[in-house]
Amino acid sequence: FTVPDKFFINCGSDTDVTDNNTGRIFIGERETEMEASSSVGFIFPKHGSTSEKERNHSPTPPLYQTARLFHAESEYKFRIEKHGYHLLRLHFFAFSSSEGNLSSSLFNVSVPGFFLLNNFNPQYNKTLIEEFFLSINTNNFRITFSPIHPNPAFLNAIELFLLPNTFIPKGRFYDHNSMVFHTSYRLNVGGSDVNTVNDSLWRNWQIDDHPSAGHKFQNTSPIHEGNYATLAPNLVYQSARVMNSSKNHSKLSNITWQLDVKKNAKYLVQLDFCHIIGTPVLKNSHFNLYFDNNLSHRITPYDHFNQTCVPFRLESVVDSDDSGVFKISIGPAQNSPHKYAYLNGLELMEIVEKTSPGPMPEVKQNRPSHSHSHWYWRLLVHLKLLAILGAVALVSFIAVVFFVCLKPKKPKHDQSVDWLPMEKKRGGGSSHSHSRYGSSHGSSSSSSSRSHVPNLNKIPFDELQVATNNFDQNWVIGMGCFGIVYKGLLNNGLRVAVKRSEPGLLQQQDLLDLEAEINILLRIRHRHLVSLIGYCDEKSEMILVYEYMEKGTLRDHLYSSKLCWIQRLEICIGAARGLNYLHKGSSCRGISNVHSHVKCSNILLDENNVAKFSDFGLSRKVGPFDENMKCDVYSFGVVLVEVVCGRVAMDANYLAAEWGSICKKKGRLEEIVDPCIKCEIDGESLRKFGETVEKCLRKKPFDRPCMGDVLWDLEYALQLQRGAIQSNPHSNTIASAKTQELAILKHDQLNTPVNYYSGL
Ligand SMILES: Nc1ncnc2c1ncn2[C@@H]1O[C@H](COP(=O)(O)OP(=O)(O)OP(=O)(O)O)[C@@H](O)[C@H]1O
Repeated sequence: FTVPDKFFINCGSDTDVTDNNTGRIFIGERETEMEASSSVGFIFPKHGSTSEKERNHSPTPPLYQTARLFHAESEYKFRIEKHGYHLLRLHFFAFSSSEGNLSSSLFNVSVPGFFLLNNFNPQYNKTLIEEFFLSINTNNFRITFSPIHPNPAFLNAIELFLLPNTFIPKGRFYDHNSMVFHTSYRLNVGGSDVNTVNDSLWRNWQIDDHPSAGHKFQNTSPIHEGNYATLAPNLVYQSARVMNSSKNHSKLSNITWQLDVKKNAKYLVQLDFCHIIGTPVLKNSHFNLYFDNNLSHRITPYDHFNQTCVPFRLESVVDSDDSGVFKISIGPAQNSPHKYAYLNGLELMEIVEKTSPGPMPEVKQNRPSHSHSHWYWRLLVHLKLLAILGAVALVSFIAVVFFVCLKPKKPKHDQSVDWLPMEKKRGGGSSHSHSRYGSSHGSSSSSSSRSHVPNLNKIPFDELQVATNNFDQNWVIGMGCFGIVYKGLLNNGLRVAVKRSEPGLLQQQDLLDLEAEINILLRIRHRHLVSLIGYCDEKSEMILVYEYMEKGTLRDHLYSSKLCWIQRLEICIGAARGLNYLHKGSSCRGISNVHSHVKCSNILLDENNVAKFSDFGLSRKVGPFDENMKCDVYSFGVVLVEVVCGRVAMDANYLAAEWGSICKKKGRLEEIVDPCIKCEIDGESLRKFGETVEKCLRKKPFDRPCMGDVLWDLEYALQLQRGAIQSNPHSNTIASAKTQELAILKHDQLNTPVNYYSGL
């Protein structure tokens, strides 16, 4: 076959068949073009046994009127011009003729390294298209058909073609080269069937007919591409299933899709979202995603794109249990200001892992089929299963021993509480004074016992009203789960950020998060952690007052202003210091803290670009060896990737991570560096930085460094950059650093409300 990287084959026939829907031509198998190894097959029915006219009038599509039969283990061989990620589709239609009935066939299909179909037995008169996504890194690609005695294997058509790079799954937990993805479900959620005509990769998207709740939603507005290629057809993004709306929030129920799956198998879940539901994309509005009833992800559309009709995708690897059913649900998040949930597309792929160790069963050309190949196959499968079970047992044993020996005792919630929940304090019960709220940057008592908790300054509501120009909408600087954040200027001239919760918005969980945040901030003060200055709980209000971070979040800067490499390094170092202090700073008392929400929107910059961590709502005390610290390190690695690329990853939890590790491994780090700093960045400094990223993103938490080491590495990367500037003072580096500084100033001026200091 000569067409490079694109094969459409009409098996068992020497005539070409045109697919009337898509216009593709499935080329007939001409014996002269067949590789010797595949010529053992037989055409069924035999040539000339059916006239062209008869074929055209048959209700069976021409592609399925012929099949190639394999009485012995046989191969199709393809000459691949371009290595890469391919899509393979095998078409089966079991028909009967005077020569036999194909539905009695039982066979296996494999490609080098992978068993694709095992004991496969297509049903009579039913079209079965088995689809596989796989990497081909060889010039000779083979597909092997192994019939199981006594009936022949068969095949009606093959599609094999190279996929665009955007289709390579980007998950951090798997390597697409060592696995094949076998499509189980592809649903156009809330829409109608989308067939091969409307899909650039000739995929079929089926309707999701049996979800537990929700209603269909259509919107024909144009779909924007965002900053990556669209992965599903627009028709998929233009329909969704959305949560039924109800004024009574407690009545909102999750939407659940229940899918039949193989027991105890691994699956790749790919979910497509596109905000078409008629409301704007609001910052911090989010909803929940559950796998098998367990909360798996918080979906925050704003974090992907802040405008409507821009699709984004989430990928995750899951394990099915022994129920044979896998449930995917979406539902409202308790602490989201707006209650909603939607889904546009759902794909579930079974992960076929590489058979290891050693080569595939040897394929012998023209060998008559007998039970030997079947026996060999089964033996291999059993050996593989035994190996996997052994490994799982060993790992579980080690994990149990590890946990029993090393896991620090988690303090019971009420034992660790050194600050009363806000609710209990309401009604003027607080005895705190507000006289010294400007001085809270100083050190505080380090005791964790309740009696030694330093007083938190209570600020009168009236003063906060004045400070924020009566909670002026123009003074709003952000919105989070807790509520709206305003700029403010206190009586004593201190600039502050005022977080005001919407009355009635806070749920019990929010109060617990709040308590955790205050707990941490009262015990720990550090130059690189945003300080809590005071609070107000008058008139059923719940307001927290923080030191004001003039330049907003690091996230905003990655998008809209351009920091030079030295500034980026200094910011990373500052943030690393804050996190290191959190992890280790109070460990002299045997207590560490994890942040648990490390991301670039939780790193704030003050007027001098000093970076400080904020948002301690999910933080908690842990033992000095707690593994969760290494989760913080991983998330910090994601932040580092975002900083060097100059953009926020679509899904910080895997995309940036994957880029970072892949690019570093292949020495292609330069390619993903933000173009704005490419010319100024010193190669050695970048290499050190890349090395640090790679360490932070290591799969096993144990292999990741502690924050102290990360800090050291970043400081070294900064030294290397500074050294490069000193040795070449007239390089681009300095010029561009100055330009970048100007850019930041300009950005801040634009962001400052005109009347901010005027009347105060
Ligand atoms: N101390 C501060 N100084 C300046 N701006 C701030 C400060 N704290 C918060 N902000 C701004 O307000 C926004 C919302 O902050 P907040 O901490 O309430 O929520 P978040 O951390 O962004 O989201 P979530 O609460 O969902 O984690 C931030 O993105 C930031 O732009």
